[in-house]
Amino acid sequence: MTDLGVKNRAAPLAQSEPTGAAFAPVSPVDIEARGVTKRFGETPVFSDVSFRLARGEAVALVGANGTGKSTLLRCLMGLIPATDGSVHLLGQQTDRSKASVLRQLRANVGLVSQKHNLVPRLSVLSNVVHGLLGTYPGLRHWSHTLAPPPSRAAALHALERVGLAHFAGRRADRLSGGQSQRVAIARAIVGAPKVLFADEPCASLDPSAGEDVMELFFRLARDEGVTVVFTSHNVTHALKYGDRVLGLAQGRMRLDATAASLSAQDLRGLYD
Ligand SMILES: Nc1ncnc2c1ncn2[C@@H]1O[C@H](COP(=O)(O)OP(=O)(O)OP(=O)(O)O)[C@@H](O)[C@H]1O
Repeated sequence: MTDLGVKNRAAPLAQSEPTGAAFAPVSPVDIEARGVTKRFGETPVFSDVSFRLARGEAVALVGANGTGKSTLLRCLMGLIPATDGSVHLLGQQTDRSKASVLRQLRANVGLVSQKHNLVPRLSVLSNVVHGLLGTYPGLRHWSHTLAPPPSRAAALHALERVGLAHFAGRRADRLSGGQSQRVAIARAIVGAPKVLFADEPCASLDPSAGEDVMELFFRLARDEGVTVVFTSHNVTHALKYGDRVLGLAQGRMRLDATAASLSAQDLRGLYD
């Protein structure tokens, strides 16, 4: 894929002030955290985290191991409750939404988690088709042979986007770790989500595949208006593919700035 580079990128849909305090999105807000605190038992992970993410923003969430990036993503998706504060996702307050509303909401949200959780004995295509299950309420199990042709076509297209269409018929347990990760990404994007969360999507990918995946996320945000939130320990990826960077350290959101206003050194400071 082409390396667009930071300098050639289209302007992000929304800009934030370097401090993040006066962030004023011009596009609809897809995600809003208001004073979010998360504790496990007595142990606080982070406190009083607030931000608003506009539609079509690509946002890198960075911070050292254990600072709570995955936990924050799970709070944003409504998979776990915040201890204090509130989260709005696509206009719904997740902790106040009924299960049926949350289910509907999740049909518009893609997740690439650190564990890809593919169904080992099923084909790659069937695993990707599973990403459409949310759009067919009531269905629990599925395979590509049962899926309607448009769903199969969508799954194949998603596999093409991650460069794995030629593996459609292969069993998932015959894939390498990096191939499995790319299938999980195809599964996350097959339903054309409005919001995509990706937790260290490149962790198991070689440098070239990692660049391709980040490029894909960047295009989803810029060309298709998908709001993309990805965590990464790769400072270069955060600055190159994020319009905006959020940084957790010492239990607080210490950084909220446009990528263009930041240097690699600024981000490394979060790890001191
Ligand atoms: N279910 C849980 N119960 C108790 N503690 C938890 C739970 N999940 C996460 N934690 C703790 O919360 C803290 C933040 O974990 P989290 O996985 O969110 O960090 P992270 O920033 O994503 O880390 P990494 O960069 O290593 O992936 C850690 O100290 C972890 O041990």
